[in-house]
Amino acid sequence: MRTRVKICGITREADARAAVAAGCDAVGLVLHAPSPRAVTLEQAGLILAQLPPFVTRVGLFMDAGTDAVQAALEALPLDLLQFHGHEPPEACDAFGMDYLKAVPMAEPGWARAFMARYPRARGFLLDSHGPGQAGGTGRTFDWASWPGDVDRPLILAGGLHPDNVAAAIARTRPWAVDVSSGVEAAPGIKDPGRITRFMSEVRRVDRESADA
Ligand SMILES: O=C(O)c1ccccc1NCC(=O)[C@H](O)[C@H](O)COP(=O)(O)O
Repeated sequence: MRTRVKICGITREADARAAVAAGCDAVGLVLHAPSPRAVTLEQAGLILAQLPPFVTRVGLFMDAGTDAVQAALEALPLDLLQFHGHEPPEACDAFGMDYLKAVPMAEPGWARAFMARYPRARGFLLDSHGPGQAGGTGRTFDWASWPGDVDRPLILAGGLHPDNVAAAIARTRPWAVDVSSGVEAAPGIKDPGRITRFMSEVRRVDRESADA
């Protein structure tokens, strides 16, 4: 099985092109103004225009409110939403769009109960933040608290980078991994070399698993 890769926090068209060239499966745009990786709807439109077919376009929100999400959906060709805040299930379900719900893993032990509250989520992004906290921390969480097989795809996030992503995949066997800080030169500024190394590490551990 091939581990999919989402590269999040893209703020520049050239970085989107570099992520696609390196073979990522999804690009995440942070539509949460307080983030150093936030993009405007106009910037997001230009970035998304760089993406070819078969690269999933993810819009990331954090307690944005219905109007802001609706405005983004009217302005942008998003394929998938990601809700990173306190959004209740009915708020996530309200747009008739597939979505990922971020699961705060800083406090282990409650992931399964948290995910059970979102029966219509397409998948879950298990990240190192605490409840109500932003992502993009560059910090890992304890992968021993990984909940294992649940009824929907799990995406591992939080503090991944080229030198730990292989071990992270070997330990958790996620459907996908998500990375932001770990492939950056500075917040929001991706480093093409780190992106390439990250992707080759993912392919290496997948190959080794297939050969085992
Ligand atoms: O990336 C941000 O700046 C951000 C801000 C507020 C809410 C969520 C945010 N990012 C969510 C993501 O999906 C990140 O890719 C994820 O937290 C992993 O980030 P990192 O630890 O930097 O790889």
